[in-house]
Amino acid sequence: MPSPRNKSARFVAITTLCELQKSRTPVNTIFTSVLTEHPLENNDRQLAANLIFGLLRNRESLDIMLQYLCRQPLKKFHPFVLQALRVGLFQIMYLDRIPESAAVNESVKALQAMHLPKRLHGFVNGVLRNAIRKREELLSLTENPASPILNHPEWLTKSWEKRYGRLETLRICRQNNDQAALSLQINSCVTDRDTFGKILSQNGINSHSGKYCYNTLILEDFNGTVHEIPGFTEGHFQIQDQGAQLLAHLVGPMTDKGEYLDACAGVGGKTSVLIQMAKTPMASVAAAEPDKGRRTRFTENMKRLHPDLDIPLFSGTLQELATITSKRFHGILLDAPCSGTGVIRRHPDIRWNRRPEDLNRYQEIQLELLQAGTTLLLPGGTLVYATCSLQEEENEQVIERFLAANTDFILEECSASLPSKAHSLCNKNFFAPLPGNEIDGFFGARLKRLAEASLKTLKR
Ligand SMILES: C[S@@+](CC[C@H](N)C(=O)[O-])C[C@H]1O[C@@H](n2cnc3c(N)ncnc32)[C@H](O)[C@@H]1O
Repeated sequence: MPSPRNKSARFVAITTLCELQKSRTPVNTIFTSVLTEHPLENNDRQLAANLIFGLLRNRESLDIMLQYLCRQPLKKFHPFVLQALRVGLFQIMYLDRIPESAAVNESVKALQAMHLPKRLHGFVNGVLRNAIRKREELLSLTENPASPILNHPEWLTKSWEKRYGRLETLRICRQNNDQAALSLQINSCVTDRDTFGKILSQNGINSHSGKYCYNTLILEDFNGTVHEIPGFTEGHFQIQDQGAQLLAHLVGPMTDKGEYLDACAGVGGKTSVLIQMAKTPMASVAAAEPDKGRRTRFTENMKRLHPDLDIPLFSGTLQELATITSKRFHGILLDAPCSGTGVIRRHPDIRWNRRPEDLNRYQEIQLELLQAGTTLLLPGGTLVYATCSLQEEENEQVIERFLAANTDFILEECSASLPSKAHSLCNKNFFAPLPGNEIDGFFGARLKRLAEASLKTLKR
């Protein structure tokens, strides 16, 4: 029996998935805490991550197959047994490089390590061996084009069907079930895309330029960790989707000597893009973030990407900042907390973690943040509202309610702030890319506060 200190990749994957089933904590947070208790070597950690993420992308298909193999409803299974079956079946059905016998044996061993009764070991062994025998039959269950298995909850696909139509919804789901390529945002304060592309190529890493942003290189077939990419420690790049970069672009063009705020800065991904944009007109950038863990990562990232700058970071909420300072900004990026339904491809747990009732709760928070943003904005300034959600409740409805309550603001079109390659991602006045091959799903709106003079004319 494995010692308590020496658990397998499968055990860690099953334990992580069991914890995820109990709470709505992001899977990465749970995985990190399980790894603290049961550390794994690099290869095993990578395998555990592949099992967890791959399984979350295919959960509905796996459950249909499991239900075909077992008479008892899956809901009645012991949680560890259900996850051990899913992990075993995922390897049998979708991972070519793992021998089928290893997939079965490792699930059974995980049950042993958990000290579950022997009859359950026999049950899992039997179901998975049956799956090997019936592999083709099982595949046909989910490959029937008449009833596509989307591997997303119904409330979400229904909301997308209403908004984008059936075909587009199928495309988004297929996109979300594929693994995304790594997208590097090249730090223009340190290097440029072509020079950095050559360095990658000299190190045997293939890359191609991003379709929508100039400063992007896409690594389609890179399987290592980010630390293995040359130039990481020296701040030559950060990992960032092109849509996320373009949201920061919406704040521009920047005013000469203007002052800008990244109001929900997180770990500083968009703060760095704002700093890169601010280089030429010598504008300045500040940030606010209430979460301590994120602030620590913000500071690490800024040290790596902009070691010569001291970026002011407010440790608190935007509402708190709005009450304690008299400072006013030319532009504010408000990348609001949201459901994240546009970035499911990179965070496959989101689809199972969210509930329809979350959307209205987020809407209230988003409006409250926008209102705090107005306090901090100069007349004539621009407040950029951004989410990584595809839901109307968090996007158009928020803007509609905001404009109704704030008559000194108008909606400006987004395309003028974006590179021409990205104009096709705008819909009416909004920046609204749907998840695609090279981009995640986002929403952005430019809210301009009228200057005092324009306000007076309006009132007359
Ligand atoms: C979508 S994330 C931002 C990601 C970030 N802009 C980036 O590019 O890495 C939203 C962030 O808003 C922060 N947040 C939540 N409530 C807030 C509040 N009341 N004021 C300011 N930030 C808040 C969260 O901690 C989180 O980091």
